[in-house]
Amino acid sequence: MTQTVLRDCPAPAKLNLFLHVCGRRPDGYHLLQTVFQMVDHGDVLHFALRGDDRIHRANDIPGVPEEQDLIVRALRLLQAEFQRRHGRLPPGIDVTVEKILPMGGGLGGGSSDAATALMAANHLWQAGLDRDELMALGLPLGADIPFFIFGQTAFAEGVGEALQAVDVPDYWYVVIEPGVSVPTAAIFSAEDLTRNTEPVTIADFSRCLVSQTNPSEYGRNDLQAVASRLFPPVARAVEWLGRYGGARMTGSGACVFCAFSTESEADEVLSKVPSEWVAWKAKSLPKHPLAEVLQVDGVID
Ligand SMILES: C[C@](O)(CO)[C@H](O)COP(=O)(O)OP(=O)(O)OC[C@H]1O[C@@H](n2ccc(N)nc2=O)[C@H](O)[C@@H]1O
Ligand SMILES: Nc1ncnc2c1ncn2[C@@H]1O[C@H](COP(=O)(O)OP(=O)(O)OP(=O)(O)O)[C@@H](O)[C@H]1O
Repeated sequence: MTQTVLRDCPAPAKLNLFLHVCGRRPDGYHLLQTVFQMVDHGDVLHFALRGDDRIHRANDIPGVPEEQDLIVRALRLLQAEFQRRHGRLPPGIDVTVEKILPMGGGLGGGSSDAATALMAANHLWQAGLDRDELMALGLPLGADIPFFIFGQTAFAEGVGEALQAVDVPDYWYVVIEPGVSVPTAAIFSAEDLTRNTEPVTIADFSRCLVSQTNPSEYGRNDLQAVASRLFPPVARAVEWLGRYGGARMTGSGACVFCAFSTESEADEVLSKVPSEWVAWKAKSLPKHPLAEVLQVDGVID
């Protein structure tokens, strides 16, 4: 029988282990190099097919009107693509979102939600898009969406869409939410942003992991200086967490993380985090956890 409901679909956070800005395209978008790492902390989405063709978010998310939600916009794009391919609209979907990830946190929450929605609907509707097609559909909505659909730890170039799988050992990450929401566009448009970091290779990164113990100590996040200047709580969190290891910001901020080899080391640091900040620990995820829910080898069947 055709499946009509998919519950408990994870939309994990990502960390940018390093993030280099290497140039700017004529359209203003920046050329990046980064390593994306998923961790086992994130939002949870539930999907149910409807009797009509409406895409509807069933719960309120403060600050994100339904019509602007990347989940709703992504599902509408896939619905239109389904119609183009199959000559009819697939059924609508009610989506319920348990929002855990902070917005403007650099954890890719909106992109991860949209990626999970695209993979879940592709499965529920039997729409038949392959991984590359789904990644291309998501890219215009958010630069991190292709990575989540790619579904494994990745070295990324371009605006984040040119992806290669990379092995990173398992780590425990302590993540601090400094309590500010950083608008990505404001960081990229800052005059003092450095945009000329020399390109590295995936081999440079992998070699460094072998000789260094902490993956948050390779390279740097070129967006961190600007975010720290505009949002002082980011600088304070980097300074505090940096007492325990290589601490840096993820994405365009605001969250700050540090890698630890064992859970007990992460627990010890977590217990000392000043109470003004929300903080948590999470384990690295080498693969997207939605595969288990869909019971397929990858996140796309
Ligand atoms: C910085 C990262 O977090 C790294 O993972 C992401 O690339 C940001 O991805 P995102 O939040 O999905 O950002 P988008 O919604 O795609 O872009 C927001 C704005 O940031 C700027 N932007 C974003 C990505 C990029 N490579 N260059 C840019 O200049 C653009 O002005 C864009 O309008
Ligand atoms: N489902 C969604 N969840 C979160 N934000 C959403 C969603 N849909 C749209 N948005 C919009 O996207 C903006 C960025 O939110 P998001 O959580 O993706 O930030 P982020 O973690 O900083 O992302 P990134 O790391 O990609 O820069 C929000 O301020 C909100 O306006």
